[in-house]
Amino acid sequence: MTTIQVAGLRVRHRRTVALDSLDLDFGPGVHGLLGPNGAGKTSLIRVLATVAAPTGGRVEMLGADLGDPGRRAAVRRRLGYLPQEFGYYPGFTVREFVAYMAWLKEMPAADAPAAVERAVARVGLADRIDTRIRTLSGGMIRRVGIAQAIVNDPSVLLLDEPTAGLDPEQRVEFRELLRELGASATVLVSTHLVEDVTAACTEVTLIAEGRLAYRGTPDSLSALGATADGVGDSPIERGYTAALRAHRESSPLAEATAR
Ligand SMILES: Nc1ncnc2c1ncn2[C@@H]1O[C@H](COP(=O)(O)OP(=O)(O)OP(=O)(O)O)[C@@H](O)[C@H]1O
Repeated sequence: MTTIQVAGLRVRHRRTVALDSLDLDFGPGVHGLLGPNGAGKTSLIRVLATVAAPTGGRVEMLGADLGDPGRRAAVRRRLGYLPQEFGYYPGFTVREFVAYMAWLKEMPAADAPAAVERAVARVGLADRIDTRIRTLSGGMIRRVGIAQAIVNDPSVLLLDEPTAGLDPEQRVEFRELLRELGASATVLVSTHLVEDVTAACTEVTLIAEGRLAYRGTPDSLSALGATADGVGDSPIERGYTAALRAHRESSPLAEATAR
């Protein structure tokens, strides 16, 4: 089942091409989005989250064309999004903030209080639910961000570097939560931590210079590291560097042939 279909997607920021004719599709499961700094991961997630319009191409999500403003509102109700730089009101308590996000997502008022408590418990912050966000640690604030993203039980969940700032124990718990969420939802997680991918993802998408560099399972990426000349401390790190190297070697050639 395909829940997100991206065709010929282009994103340009002034003169920088962030995404260059990207074709991708995603179904239920946990998809790790990897790539070097500036590869275009955030640009892709922002378009999928409907907060940025693409320069070209088409995205269909949950059966709706995102280019159609009339259909976007319905998609947003079924979407969860944690931006890389997540904005919050420091004076709000965790409960108030997550409830406010539930309201923005137009959740039925009768369902919201229980949904807020459930989301906050799922990220391990039940004992802090009435604490003001400004007094929480960075890792806890990140978890509040995850709670607001899942409060509406989204069908599509987009997480931009959700494990940044989490301590190792929290990361392990978070991966468990990702696996649970991925059983029914389509979850996209951008990360620089390849261990996140090995532990929690069913599929890996590697983007480099705005183009697709590799697609496969974490096991197939690791296997690539064993056979190719990747460098790194773990099989998947070696797979990652090998796939990037292969992409960089093949891309200029492919362009030359296309001309
Ligand atoms: N608002 C902007 N204005 C100009 N250029 C931008 C803007 N946002 C992104 N870019 C450029 O677009 C390219 C892709 O950036 P993007 O943030 O999507 O990459 P990323 O893969 O998320 O990187 P990182 O891993 O560093 O978060 C980069 O070259 C970046 O410099």
